[in-house]
This record gives sequence, structure tokens and C-alpha cells, in this order.
Amino acid sequence: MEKYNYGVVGLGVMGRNLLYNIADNGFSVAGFDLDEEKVIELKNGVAEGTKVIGSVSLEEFVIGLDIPRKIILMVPAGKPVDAVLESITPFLTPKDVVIDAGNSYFKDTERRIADLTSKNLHFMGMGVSGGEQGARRGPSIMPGGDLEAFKLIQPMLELISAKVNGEACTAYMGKGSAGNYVKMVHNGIEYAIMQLISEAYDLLRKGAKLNTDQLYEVFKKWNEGEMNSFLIEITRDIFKQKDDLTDGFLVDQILDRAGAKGTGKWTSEQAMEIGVSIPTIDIAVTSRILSAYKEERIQASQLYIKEEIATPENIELFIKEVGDALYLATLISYAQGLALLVKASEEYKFDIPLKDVVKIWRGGCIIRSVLLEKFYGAYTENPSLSNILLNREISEIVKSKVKPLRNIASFAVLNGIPSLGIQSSLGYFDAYSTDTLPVNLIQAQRDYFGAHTYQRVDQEGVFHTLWNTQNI
Ligand SMILES: NC(=O)C1=CN([C@@H]2O[C@H](COP(=O)(O)OP(=O)(O)OC[C@H]3O[C@@H](n4cnc5c(N)ncnc54)[C@H](OP(=O)(O)O)[C@@H]3O)[C@@H](O)[C@H]2O)C=CC1
Ligand SMILES: O=C(CO)[C@H](O)[C@H](O)COP(=O)(O)O
Repeated sequence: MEKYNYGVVGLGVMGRNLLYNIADNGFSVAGFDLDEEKVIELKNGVAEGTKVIGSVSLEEFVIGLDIPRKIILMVPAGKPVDAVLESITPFLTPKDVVIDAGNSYFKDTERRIADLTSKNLHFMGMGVSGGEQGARRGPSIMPGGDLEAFKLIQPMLELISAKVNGEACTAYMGKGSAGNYVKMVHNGIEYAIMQLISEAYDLLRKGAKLNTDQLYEVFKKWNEGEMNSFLIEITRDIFKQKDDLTDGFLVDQILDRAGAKGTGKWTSEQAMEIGVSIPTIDIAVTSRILSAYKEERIQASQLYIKEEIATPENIELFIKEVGDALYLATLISYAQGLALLVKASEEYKFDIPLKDVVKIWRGGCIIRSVLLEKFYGAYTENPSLSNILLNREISEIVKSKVKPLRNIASFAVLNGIPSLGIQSSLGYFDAYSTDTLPVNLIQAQRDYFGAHTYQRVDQEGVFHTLWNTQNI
């Protein structure tokens, strides 16, 4: 029986498309899904000249693969991954490689690595970004962990991934569960940028009073310049989409309640756990939570009637400043996410190559943008840069945009336009670039009520004061 080069488990949105992409690149691929319909439908999308087979029997699927087997899992994170591993391992033989390409939690990946390694199997966590189209035509791929297994699949990954300047958007992300960790942070940044874009949209429609056609034009222009990115591009296209059920645009008929699957929350939890400040990402996560309070928000809006929003004197300038503010707030969000990767790399001994992270995020993924080219330059100059804001070239960009960011943040505050992301990016920047913060007072308070001690600016050591004892 002829054997297949790769196996894919999970033939949903991502799995099916990744499978076709691998087949397009000259490999024979077998697919398995619990859902028979999906297995049957698989043949409908097979490109001419490619070799693809679907299977409804897990055993047959496994037996039909080349040894060592290389099996990619594209099932939902959590229990489904454990369920697949439990059912598939009895059919595997030593040295087979299982690659979890879903958005799995990195600590789950660590547990699975230990479990499968003890069975003489290879297990890798690998982030994939680009959504349905990316998976089909070229995603950004973030593999990590087992080097021996990585080397085995590296040529295939380089073929199927997106390309920027002829370079593949895939690279080894580090040890252990680094691949999942990098993808998690990618998604945290994705949350932040999406939040910021939604705030810019709000400012343009409520402040500049732009209609949807005009919003399309603004985003089109933005996407043609320094703000060129996947998320700006799809936002432009969203403003073009008419609604099938009404005369208007689809975006205006969509309920203002955002969903989330968990990677953004994990990013925030992680940052808290290892002590990294990523307020724009945190705010983006909590803003989606707040959006779900629809009924309460309606009640509150009737209780706290807002004043009419002022129209800026110079609309052209206002639109330009919203663009600049969005650009800088986005840059600051990347800075936070990348700083988290720097700390996580030390903390978990991942050895994440930051230069390669930004290199492979330049194409294929949801947060791809021309800005990443500048970050790539910064990490090429200094691979151990602790924060992108410390790079000289980046600092020139920041300095040129900080005034518009302040102006737009002020406009939003003065007019009651929600702008949690914009405010937190600016707040982070202001705190990060301040040599003396007022937390000396917090230390004094902590020592006052809890004898937590403090350090002094003029002497080494740890101190405690008996503060106003009469009041205690
Ligand atoms: N959608 C996206 O844009 C992206 C998704 N991801 C990640 O990729 C992974 C897959 O996502 P996506 O393709 O969107 O999800 P889908 O729900 O579209 O597909 C998952 C598929 O896996 C199947 N499945 C579930 N359990 C098993 C099992 N035990 N054995 C075999 N098949 C099983 C499901 O079958 P059934 O429907 O019958 O349960 C379904 O067909 C997730 O981790 C997701 O977070 C990553 C990047 C982008
Ligand atoms: O990984 C992805 C994109 O990179 C997935 O689309 C993910 O589902 C996005 O996260 P959420 O559903 O929480 O918005």
C-alpha cells in the first residue's frame, strides 16, 4: 500500500486548508476527522495533480502514513487535543512525530511533551496564524520544542508558509512550548490592535462624523502608506460590505458584543504571572468582556446622558491625527507583547529568537504589517533588545507621533468617547519613559500599614519606619 507523507487530524477551517496547502507543495497528505461529513467533503477541494485521502478510521489513517509518521493536529485547544492523543497513541510507533498546530495553552503542551516523550514519541507545539486564507495560501508558522522533530518537518514548513522578500515566514521559536507561547502573544497583540482600530473607527464616526463610505476611503489611504497591515486592509474591506438583508452596510447591523476564545486572556494572565506590563493587551481583553454587558450598558447610557460630541475644527487634521495615534498606539502594543516574550524566554528558558519572531510575523499572520520590517531591523542591530521602544530608529517614529496621540486621547476623554486602548498605550508610554514614578509613596504606604519595608535612594539596604504610631 502506498503511504502518505503527512497526516492531518481535524478537517475544520484550519486543518482542511493546511492539508490542501501541504498537498499543493508536493506532499501526499491523509486527513482524519471524527465528523464523517468533513472527511467526505475533503475531496471537493483537492487541487488537480495533488495527492489527498480522507479517512474515517483513525487506525487506517495512522497505518497509511510514512514512518516516522508526521501527524499535524488541527483540533480545538484543550480536551479535544488530549482526546486525539489518547486515541491515536496506541497506533503510533517509536519516533513518530505529533505536531499540535492549534492554539493550545503552553502549559498543556509542556505536559503533553513529557507524556509523549516518555512513550518514545516526539511531540511539538506549533503556532499557525493567518486564518482560513493563510492556512490555504501561506500562513506564518511558529514551531518550537523538539529539535530533531523540527528538522524533519522544516523543509515542508518552509514550502507552505508565506514568503516576504523571498524569506519563509517560519522559523524555530525556541525550546519546549515556545511555539505555542509565541502564538499566544501574537494573539494578545492581535487583540490590542483590533481594540485600537475599533476605537479609531469610533473616533472617526463620532468625532469626524464620517459615514461608512468615507471610513472606507480613510482606511484605504491608511493601508497604502506606513500603516499598511492585514488588519487595516480587512477593516477597509469591511466598510465596503453591503448587507444582504437591509439597504445599509453589514458592519452597522452587527451586534456590538465581541467574542473571545481565550488566547488574549492567557496572554494577560501570563504577563501578570511573570511580571510584565502589557496594559493595552489587558485592556483589549477586558474591553471584549465589557462589550458583553449590552443590557447594562443600555441602562447606564440612559442614566448618564452624554453631551453632544464636538466636531473638530479641522476635520482633515483630525483624521490624520487619528491615523498617527492609531499607528503609535499599535507600535506600543507590539512593544508590550515583545517585552513579554523577552521575559518569558528567560523565565521558561525558551531561548526565543526575537529577531526571527518579528521576521516571520512580517507575512502570513493576522498581525503582519510593514512596521514589523522596522522591528526586524532593530533586532538585527541588537538581538537582546529588552524593549523595542529603546531602539533609536523606533524612538524617532515615536517622537514624531506622540503629540497626535495626546491630542486624540484628549479629544476622546473630553467627549466621552470610550478609548481604553488609546489611553492605556499612551499611559504605558508615559510611565515607561518616566525616570521617577510616584511609587515611592506606595512604598511608604505599604511600610506604614504593613511593615513591608522600603529602599532608599541615597543608601543601600532595606528600611522600616515606625510611622505616625499614634494613629495606628
Ligand atoms: N480559525 C482560525 O482562524 C484559527 C484557528 N486556530 C486554531 O486552530 C485549531 C483548529 O481551529 P479551527 O480549524 O478554526 O476549528 P474548527 O472547529 O473549524 O475545526 C476543528 C475540527 O476538529 C475536529 N475535531 C474535534 N475533535 C476531534 C477529534 N478528537 N478527532 C478528530 N477531529 C476532531 C472538529 O470536528 P467537530 O466539528 O465534529 O467537533 C472539527 O472538524 C484551534 O486550536 C484554533 O484555535 C489557529 C489559527 C487561526
Ligand atoms: O488564532 C487566531 C487568529 O490568530 C484565531 O482566529 C483565534 O480564534 C482568534 O482569537 P479569538 O477567537 O479569541 O478572537
